[in-house]
Amino acid sequence: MGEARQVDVVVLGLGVGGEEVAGRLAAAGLNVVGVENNLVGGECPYWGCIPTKIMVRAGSALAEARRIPGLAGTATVEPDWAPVAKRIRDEATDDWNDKVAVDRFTGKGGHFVRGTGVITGPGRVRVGDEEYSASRGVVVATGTAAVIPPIDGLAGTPYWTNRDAVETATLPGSLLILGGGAIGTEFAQVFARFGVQVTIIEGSDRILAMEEPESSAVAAAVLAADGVTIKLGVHASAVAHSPEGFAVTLTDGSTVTGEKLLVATGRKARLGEIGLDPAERFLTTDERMRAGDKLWAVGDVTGNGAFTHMAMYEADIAVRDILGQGGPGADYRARPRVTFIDPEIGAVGLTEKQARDAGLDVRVGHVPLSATSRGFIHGPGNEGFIKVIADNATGVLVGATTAGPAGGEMIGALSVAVHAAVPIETLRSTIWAYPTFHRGIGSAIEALA
Ligand SMILES: Cc1cc2nc3c(=O)[nH]c(=O)nc-3n(C[C@H](O)[C@H](O)[C@H](O)COP(=O)(O)OP(=O)(O)OC[C@H]3O[C@@H](n4cnc5c(N)ncnc54)[C@H](O)[C@@H]3O)c2cc1C
Ligand SMILES: NC(=O)c1ccc[n+]([C@@H]2O[C@H](COP(=O)([O-])OP(=O)(O)OC[C@H]3O[C@@H](n4cnc5c(N)ncnc54)[C@H](O)[C@@H]3O)[C@@H](O)[C@H]2O)c1
Repeated sequence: MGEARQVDVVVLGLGVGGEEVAGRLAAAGLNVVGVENNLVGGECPYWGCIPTKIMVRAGSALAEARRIPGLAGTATVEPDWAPVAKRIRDEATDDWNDKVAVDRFTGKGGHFVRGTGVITGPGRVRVGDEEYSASRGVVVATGTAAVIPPIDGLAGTPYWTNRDAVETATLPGSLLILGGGAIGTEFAQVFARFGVQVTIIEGSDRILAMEEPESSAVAAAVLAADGVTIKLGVHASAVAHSPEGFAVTLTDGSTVTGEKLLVATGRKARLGEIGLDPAERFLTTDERMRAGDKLWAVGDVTGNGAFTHMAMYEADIAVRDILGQGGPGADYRARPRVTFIDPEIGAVGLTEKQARDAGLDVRVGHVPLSATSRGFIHGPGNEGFIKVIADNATGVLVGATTAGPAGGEMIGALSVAVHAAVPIETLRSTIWAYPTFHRGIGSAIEALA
């Protein structure tokens, strides 16, 4: 190994967050090395948000067509996975090729290195035989990988993670899904709508356990209506694989079988693999995304919310800090999230329980979507609700959930309300257009009790 190459910044991992940081710093004239061992762009465009939402779009089209009887006549629906797989392969991922993204980065003046980077000291990164010394520092943006639980017999079987589920060109007849979080529920509904027999195995007592209990109830009802079997409060104790597929023994003694098994039990940062403390679950950051001496971290690796918008948000803060531009630091009060099942479940800020656990003097407003004019007009597929959580002491909302056909869009207004601490009296006097789904926000505010 020769002399370390002197650069301004090394960005480790060029997924959503890293690509943004590296590209902006390079465009600003810094000497930036971007290191990526897989595809520039990361999980979101190749195996996450974009391909899975292409799947969701297709599943929703089938569901809408199946709602025609009673609304608009008759329809014969014959699902075909081929156009979905083709859109993902040809239009979304370029057959999992990142040439466009690499060119985008080098076009901004960045220096691209394909390889696995390891941090060897403050401001120092090794990639293979090459060592880089970054005068300003290193930005860690290495994301997360799927957690594979230590279940007897699971290792070594051809189980799926989200990557296999996204890449599949054909559908199995049946699918077991371990984990009923965002990944498990989104895939479950899509595959079920294409005729796959889906069983979710969820260890806690409800699916979407991080969200409001009302969200879990809506999700469970619509998934059941789509034909998904949900096993709650049970874990897998053993997995066996044969040419026929998977047999999973559950902690209640029963066995479930499926042609494929998708593991969707959460994500973990890979800190040990990049030379950091393997005992830490995530890389802790301050409000400037600083994680240590000459060290910044952005995106999933920080554990501040594994969402693309959070990676972009944190990337912006790190870039401004590195360039000395100032501006607001990280503020996680109004963190939004959307689970893209049908109905979409949008949420921002605290759940009711989180607000109460935080010791806040809480008031809650709730309105079922079917009780709103637009919900009534919509008819089939109008499952959902709007729930707002107010803090009496400050007179502002600290959290909200919007579940419904446009749940992911409705949450936008409430994200502004929580982020900007809009007084509840101002929300109460807001004119909400009729008959929109979001007009239900006004009703939920009125219902605050
Ligand atoms: C199935 C699924 C669906 C999702 N849907 C949504 C959604 O709808 N909306 C949403 O907001 N979020 C969604 N997400 C989450 C979103 O994909 C992530 O939050 C986002 O990709 C995080 O960006 P990141 O840059 O932190 O990490 P990543 O995108 O994971 O990028 C990290 C990069 O670092 C590289 N890397 C890791 N270690 C090294 C190393 N040592 N050296 C070099 N390179 C390395 C990796 O190869 C990777 O390219 C979804 C995730 C999954 C799995
Ligand atoms: N729409 C979106 O924005 C979107 C979509 C997918 C993923 N994501 C991101 O990816 C993250 C990871 O998603 P995820 O669904 O893998 O994780 P998750 O943490 O959301 O859900 C994992 C679920 O698996 C359960 N579980 C854990 N171990 C288990 C076991 N051994 N047996 C049975 N159940 C078990 C947990 O109780 C939990 O409900 C999400 O938290 C989210 O940040 C976002």
